[in-house]
Amino acid sequence: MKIAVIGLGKIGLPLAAQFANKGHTVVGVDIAPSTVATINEAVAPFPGEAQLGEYLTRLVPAGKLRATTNYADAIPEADAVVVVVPLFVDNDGRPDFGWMDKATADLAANLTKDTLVAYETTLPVGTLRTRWKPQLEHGSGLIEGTDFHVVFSPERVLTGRVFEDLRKYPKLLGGLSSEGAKRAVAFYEQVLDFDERPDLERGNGVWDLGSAEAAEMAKLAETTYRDVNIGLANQFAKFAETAGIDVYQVIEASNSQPYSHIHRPGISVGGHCIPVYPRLYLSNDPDATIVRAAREANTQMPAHAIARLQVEYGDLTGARVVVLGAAYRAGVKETAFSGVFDLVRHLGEVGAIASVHDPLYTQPELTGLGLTPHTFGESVDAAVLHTDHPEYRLLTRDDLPNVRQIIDGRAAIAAGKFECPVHVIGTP
Ligand SMILES: NC(=O)C1=CN([C@@H]2O[C@H](COP(=O)(O)OP(=O)(O)OC[C@H]3O[C@@H](n4cnc5c(N)ncnc54)[C@H](O)[C@@H]3O)[C@@H](O)[C@H]2O)C=CC1
Ligand SMILES: CC(=O)N[C@H]1[C@@H](OP(=O)(O)OP(=O)(O)OC[C@H]2O[C@@H](n3ccc(=O)[nH]c3=O)[C@H](O)[C@@H]2O)O[C@H](C(=O)O)[C@@H](O)[C@@H]1O
Repeated sequence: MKIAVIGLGKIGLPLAAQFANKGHTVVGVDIAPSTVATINEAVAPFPGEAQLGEYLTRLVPAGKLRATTNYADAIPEADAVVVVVPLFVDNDGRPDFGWMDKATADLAANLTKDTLVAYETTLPVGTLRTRWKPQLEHGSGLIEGTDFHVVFSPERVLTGRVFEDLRKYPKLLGGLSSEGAKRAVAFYEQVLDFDERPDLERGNGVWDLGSAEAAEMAKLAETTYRDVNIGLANQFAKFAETAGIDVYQVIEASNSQPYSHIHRPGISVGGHCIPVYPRLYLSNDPDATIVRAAREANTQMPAHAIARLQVEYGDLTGARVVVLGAAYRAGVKETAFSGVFDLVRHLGEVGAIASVHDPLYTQPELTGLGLTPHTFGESVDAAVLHTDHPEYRLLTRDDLPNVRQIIDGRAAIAAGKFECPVHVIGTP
């Protein structure tokens, strides 16, 4: 089969490699010439995805996988096209379809009869039917459901372990027509492998949810659930602090029966997924107060952490405070919606001098993000742990000389390593 993948980012490129590894001929399309050139040299343009380098060094020279900036060089020949270009929200929380509309227009201009188009980018319910189907038909002069087929199939993997997650989770999809869905089931069955999942009544494999809308909502539901669950954990964490209780002990105890799955509280909820998708859901269902409240609870955590530091430290005017971790979660080099920016802003508002350390970023990279880099060994007055990078478990007092107070936002600092107090968010 000939497959095109539009958008060769942290999701699209591993997907393209997966399809090529299954023996198909894959052409990836990306608007970034440097990304395309790097891939064609069989090198991964970003770090952190286990196995990707090995796949590229094998599949690119074998002619199974190549990249291009030119849609006309990839789309007309393809039997199936997978689109995984990001969709954003603007400052008012409204979906920003700009990149996806552009990709859809360029796809439409090159679309040929009998192609299956699968959108994998997370989007508001109804987007496929009301927005991209008309755009594709208008741009191609073809009719969906007769000349070509469109489905939605959300991508659910975690970056860093894409190949593993692709095997682990059912591939959800929904079509605009039953014929489109049938073709998409056949497509995904040819390009993916699935682990046995005896825990799933329906079994692991490709799941047709019956409509594009159901598949669109399934992705928003699972990620909004995560945000709401973390919001609840954060609410419990703040109460536990005032009530003199360790929330981690409480959560471990509550989760010891099978009906409780309380997530971990923390200092921020970042990344371009979990803080964003509840807002896409709210664009469909603006009266969802529970979703809105959780978003608010999570957004307030950086301010809560700095308020706690103020209580423990006293006046922060002129204090040198290092934020440990720029990345939005451990082990990823990604700062989309990272809590680091709010932490630095709040520290500035109370007069502190903030700097940032992250083992995954060079100093010029941190500067490029508008952050002041910090070097271990330099004297500091206080520290705020934002990201639970494994490296921080090994922190010692020599790394942070003269530190007087530490706020640990992820319960990540090993006890007893510091002479100064370490205050874990969610504990007294
Ligand atoms: N990153 C994640 O953790 C996950 C992301 N997803 C979904 O995947 C989508 C993409 O995410 P990533 O791959 O992480 O994004 P990314 O930012 O790593 O990559 C996006 C790529 O799309 C390219 N691009 C932009 N406009 C284009 C166009 N018009 N034509 C062709 N290429 C274009 C960019 O140059 C870039 O290489 C997300 O919006 C989300 O819906 C799903 C699961 C996890
Ligand atoms: C594990 C999982 O389901 N992840 C989905 C998620 O991945 P992402 O990279 O956003 O990481 P993740 O959710 O772990 O953390 C987000 C933030 O919450 C904070 N976080 C997290 C867990 C917790 O218990 N507490 C907490 O504060 C944490 O510190 C971060 O700041 O979104 C992807 C997506 O839809 O595109 C899905 O495909 C993935 O399957």
